[in-house]
Amino acid sequence: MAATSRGTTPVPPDVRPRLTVLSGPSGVGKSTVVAHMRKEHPEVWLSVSATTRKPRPGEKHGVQYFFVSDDEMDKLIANGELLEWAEFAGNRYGTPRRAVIERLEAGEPVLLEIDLQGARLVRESMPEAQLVFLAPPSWEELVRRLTGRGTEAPEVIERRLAAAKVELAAEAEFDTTLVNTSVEDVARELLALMKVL
Ligand SMILES: Nc1nc2c(ncn2[C@@H]2O[C@H](COP(=O)(O)OP(=O)(O)O)[C@@H](O)[C@H]2O)c(=O)[nH]1
Ligand SMILES: Nc1ncnc2c1ncn2[C@@H]1O[C@H](COP(=O)(O)OP(=O)(O)O)[C@@H](O)[C@H]1O
Repeated sequence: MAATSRGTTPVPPDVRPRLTVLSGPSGVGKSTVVAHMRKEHPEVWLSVSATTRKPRPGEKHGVQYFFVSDDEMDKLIANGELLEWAEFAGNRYGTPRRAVIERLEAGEPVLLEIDLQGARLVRESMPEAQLVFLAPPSWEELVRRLTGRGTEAPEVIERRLAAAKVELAAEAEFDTTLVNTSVEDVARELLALMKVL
């Protein structure tokens, strides 16, 4: 059997964990849920995306994102290095292809935290992926969380809330919806969907 570039024997596709995509409006709590989940289960592999967005205080290159320039993003796209990419609220975001494929071939549970457009593209290119939608308990609570996070200027919050309306209307396209009332509960449900628990 052919070896992967990591030198391991690929796990046959029928027994690999499914690729899992987590999407949901900005501020719903995706990063919080994923961080909680990975604290207990570091074996879940989370793809680190490339973005042209500027780092928030405390964000580190290679941890939350690979922070790239517009030119670098152009090259990643032109060279086919991204599994998918999308423009969201004025910045571009994309999933590096190679690491995802390697981890899936190694049989590891792989999670992508990406926007609705990206989720649709993954569904097209990898129909076996499971799409999970993280929903807020209410619109008012979403506004409260996004505003309360305090990381965006008011006009950026407005753009993200406009995008959130579009994302919420697409919930039915997803295989599963989890409502983020309790971070612990949602993290457990996500782990179960990924067959980690
Ligand atoms: N399509 C796509 N969307 C991404 C990617 N990485 C992050 N996103 C999404 O881009 C949106 C904005 O992310 P970010 O600026 O970190 O804001 P936050 O999600 O509100 O913390 C979110 O919906 C992310 O899920 C990616 O690689 N591809
Ligand atoms: N279940 C929850 N209950 C209350 N607040 C939450 C919950 N989940 C996340 N938050 C808060 O909501 C804000 C946005 O969460 P974040 O994880 O940054 O969202 P996203 O990654 O989806 O943009 C943060 O201040 C976070 O602490």
